[in-house]
Amino acid sequence: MQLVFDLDGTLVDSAPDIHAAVARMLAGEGLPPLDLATVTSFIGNGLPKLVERVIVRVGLDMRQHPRLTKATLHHYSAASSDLTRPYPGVVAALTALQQAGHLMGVCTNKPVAPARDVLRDLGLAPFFSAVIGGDSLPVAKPDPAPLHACIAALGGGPTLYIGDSEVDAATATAAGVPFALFTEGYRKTSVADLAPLMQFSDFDDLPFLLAQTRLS
Ligand SMILES: O=C(O)COP(=O)(O)O
Ligand SMILES: [Mg+2]
Repeated sequence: MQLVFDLDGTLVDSAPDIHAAVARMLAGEGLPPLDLATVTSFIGNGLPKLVERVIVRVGLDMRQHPRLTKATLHHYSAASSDLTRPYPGVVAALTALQQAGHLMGVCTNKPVAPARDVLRDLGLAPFFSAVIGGDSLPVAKPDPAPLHACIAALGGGPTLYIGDSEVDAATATAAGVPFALFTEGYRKTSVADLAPLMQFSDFDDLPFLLAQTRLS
């Protein structure tokens, strides 16, 4: 069974660096920062959508969206792993899963360049043979195409998608791929409403959970 992971809110707690990048962009416009919880609630549909949500929240002009997106990406790319950390147990779980023979990939809505930077800086890159970002294809999650591309890049076959948010659950449904929910990420919807095939709150439990899982 192949495993595809979401990144933000699943493998890594990246909200503090995203929050900092947004704060730097807003400072450039002469505006104060938003709080961390607000910026965290804007994560999930990629950077352009996050900046759109910031513009609406602070009352900037939407016509500035391309420039403000570029500025935010610039700030984020310069410091994408200063405050970002893997969730507890992630490295041990990925090590065990790799040793158990699972091919693994990442399918994130984060732009692919900073996604690769974060994976490299946190020592996670060697676990993954495929990385698809929010700008790898003309469409982003919840469109199923990025997940399908990641699965194909791994070689195809039975795959479990593991993510933290409603965007991930919708992507899995659209792609016809079974979904496991990490419950400690940036989700805004109840677990019951997302109806995952399985759920876990601690990466220490994931290898055992997956050892018991057979996908048809
Ligand atoms: O960049 C985002 O908005 C979300 O990223 P994710 O798909 O890794 O959760
Ligand atoms: Mg996520």
